[in-house]
Amino acid sequence: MTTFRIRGARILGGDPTDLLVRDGVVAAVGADADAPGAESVDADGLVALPGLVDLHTHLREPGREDAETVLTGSRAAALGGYTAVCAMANTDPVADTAGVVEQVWRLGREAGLVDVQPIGAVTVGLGGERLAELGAMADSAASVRVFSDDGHCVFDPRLMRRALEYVKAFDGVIAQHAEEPRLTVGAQMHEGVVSARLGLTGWPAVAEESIIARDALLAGHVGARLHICHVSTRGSVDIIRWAKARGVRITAEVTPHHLLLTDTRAESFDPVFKVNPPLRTAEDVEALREALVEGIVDIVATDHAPHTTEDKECEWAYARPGMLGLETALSIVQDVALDRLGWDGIAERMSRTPARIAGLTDHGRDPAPGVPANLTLVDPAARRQVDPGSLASRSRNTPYAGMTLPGRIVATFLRGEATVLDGKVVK
Ligand SMILES: NC(=O)N[C@@H](CC(=O)O)C(=O)O
Ligand SMILES: [Zn+2]
Ligand SMILES: [Zn+2]
Repeated sequence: MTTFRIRGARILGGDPTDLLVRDGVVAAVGADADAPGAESVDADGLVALPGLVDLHTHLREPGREDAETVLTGSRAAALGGYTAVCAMANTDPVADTAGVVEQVWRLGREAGLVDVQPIGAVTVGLGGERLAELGAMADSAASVRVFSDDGHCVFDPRLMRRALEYVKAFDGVIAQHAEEPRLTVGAQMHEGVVSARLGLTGWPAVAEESIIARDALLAGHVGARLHICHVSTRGSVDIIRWAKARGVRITAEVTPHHLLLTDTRAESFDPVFKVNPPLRTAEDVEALREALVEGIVDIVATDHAPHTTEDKECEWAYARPGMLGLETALSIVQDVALDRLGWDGIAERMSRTPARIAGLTDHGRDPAPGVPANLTLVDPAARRQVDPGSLASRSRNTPYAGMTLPGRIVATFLRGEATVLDGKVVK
């Protein structure tokens, strides 16, 4: 294993210091960070963060390897500064058995670029009718702790209650895609003045908010942990604030795209902007930024949703919802929230708290002697133009094409091994 001496990095934006990375851990920080034969990494001007953790990634393997594989998604993640990603269950076959989650987990180990932690489905085949083998997935080699039917809402309240009761026994968490399906039949975009003008069927905010309210009450009743995926409306923030004040064990995520983009993007009819939940209004975006700063929304998760050109470059109504996120997430968060969060606040929301929610004890730990060397080095002064053709993801559906974004990941380390150096994947 290579020993690295990282020179002059600003840990969480603090004063420049050296770090010695040896045998999988941060062996020393500061004056003792020297060892004969160590490979030197120039980190002048770079900020060192604990490796980022994504609680919501679609890797598409098994089943849609033409859109993404565990390997290509792992490359995108490492380049985005991530050392762990939670792989959503809406694959084909669905990750609803110990066999499938172990397969995804093993593929992640083989790729070796990030820890791929499978999320298990809540219901068989995401069908919303019968609970999947939650216990078997929890006991499997993948040790699943997060369960989600993401892409679909667990809309039957009785089933949702059973799922919450079941995972409470092993401190698991249900991650809900909050969408009341009866309120979003045929929906194409956010329901509001823009959808009315464009003549597209709307996805009303209340479809999200009503499920969050119901599930917050259920989670409070059961005493189990509930996580809300991709929160997108001001009203959702109000409900989560209320639930937290009542002591409900609820956490929530916001995506980078919901922190930056609004429903006016649909005016282009470019399906790259079609996503679930849909892009909302400028008022919602501001409420989400404030909620992230305040801590009502706990984390940023990418909802990285790769789709092939056939599924994306077609008429709006036929295009699949979803957009890429792993390679641009930190840049968007730096752009919209660094001034209010600082690097420590960003580390909290993109590394420590998601690691805690997912139960990933090796991740989300600040670089310090003895800590597993899962870390990333970012150049906050760099600026780069997003070129879909040069992304590591197998898909091209980034909503940021042509935009100039701040910040660049220079290096990422997974358990002391470099996965990214000089902004390039090492293997
Ligand atoms: N976000 C999306 O628009 N799509 C996701 C599913 C989901 O996250 O709901 C996908 O799997 O493509
Ligand atoms: Zn979803
Ligand atoms: Zn998703």
